[in-house]
Amino acid sequence: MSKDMLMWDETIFRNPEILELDHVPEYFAHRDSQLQSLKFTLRPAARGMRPLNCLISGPPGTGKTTAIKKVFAELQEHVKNVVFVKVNCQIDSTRFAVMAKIYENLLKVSPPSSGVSFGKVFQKVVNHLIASDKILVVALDDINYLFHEGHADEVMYSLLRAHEQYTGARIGVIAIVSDTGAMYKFDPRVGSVFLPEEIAFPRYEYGELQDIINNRVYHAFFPHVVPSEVQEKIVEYTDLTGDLRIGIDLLKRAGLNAERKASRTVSIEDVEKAYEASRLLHLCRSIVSLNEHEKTLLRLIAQGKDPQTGELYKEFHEITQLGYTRFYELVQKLNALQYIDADFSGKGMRGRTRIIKTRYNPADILHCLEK
Ligand SMILES: Nc1ncnc2c1ncn2[C@@H]1O[C@H](COP(=O)(O)OP(=O)(O)OP(=O)(O)O)[C@@H](O)[C@H]1O
Repeated sequence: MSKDMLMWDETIFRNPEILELDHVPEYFAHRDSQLQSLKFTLRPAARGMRPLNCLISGPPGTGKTTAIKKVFAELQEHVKNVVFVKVNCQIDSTRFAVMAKIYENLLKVSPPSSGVSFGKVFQKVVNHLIASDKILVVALDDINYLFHEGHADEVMYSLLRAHEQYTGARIGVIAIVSDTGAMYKFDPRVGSVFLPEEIAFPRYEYGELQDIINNRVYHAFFPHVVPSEVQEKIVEYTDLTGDLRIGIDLLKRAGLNAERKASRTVSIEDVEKAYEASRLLHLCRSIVSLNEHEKTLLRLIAQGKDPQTGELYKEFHEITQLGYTRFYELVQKLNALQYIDADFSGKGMRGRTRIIKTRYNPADILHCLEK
């Protein structure tokens, strides 16, 4: 056996967990000003005051979630009168689910899953805060997923106006928006009480990506496993999308590809093969969060047999038995989430023929739907 080959019990990964996407990196560079601003908005809470609200925005994979995790962990060590709760709105994507998550964090039990309203759960949350003399800071991560059907507005409105209804309630809200090109707006009723400090997370520059990826390679792999030209290729691919998550996923997959061949080093081909899967990471991750009816509709559109609205509805109805109004709402949602192109600029689509198409390569959408 050549000395370039890995033995069956050997690995090129020094520290594989460093390449998991939920790993919170020790080295979190190029985000100092954002971390400082975030701490500044939360500082009043340490003194018993309601914190400033905050709106964090930036493209996918630019460190927004990581910044929240870091700051929450650091502050929780020092301030005992504040409860920090981060809700992943991609998973908890209705107003009830969000409030249930907050309830769970505060009361350490889940609320009953049926027969209780959003309002009741919210009331218990606030009563608990007042009785225990605690301040609540809620980060609504990926709030994009709550914008449909008014969930975001209702959650925000309840949290932000709690003190008007319940004397002594102190709640601060951090809304985190992933800019994917779609425009989201809060209802003016929310806007007038939110008044956030805005913190932008811009795309990383090329040199910053080089630095971050270099550090990950150093910690995740043994020395000399990733040659510099291979590392550069990974930075190039990451820069193409601007999403660091894709870069980290590429490192992991490329490493696994090398190990599969029992190779001691990662090659350019390993990276190229990995990119096929990594480039769809974001699309697949967001498609997973759609419900079954939304997936059914997206599948029909991607299959593209009948791009005409009328025909599409017939097919959709046959499978789901849902009526036209619901169908129309779902088309609007898929359009707002930028999966499809549907032009609603006319006088309404009832009775009019419109063509609906996917914005992505239909094969990529179908691939993610199969997962
Ligand atoms: N400055 C950085 N240094 C090291 N790692 C980073 C940095 N920024 C982001 N990462 C890593 O990139 C990945 C994506 O980061 P994160 O989840 O924080 O992005 P995000 O902006 O919240 O994305 P999304 O909008 O899609 O939710 C994570 O694995 C994180 O560890």
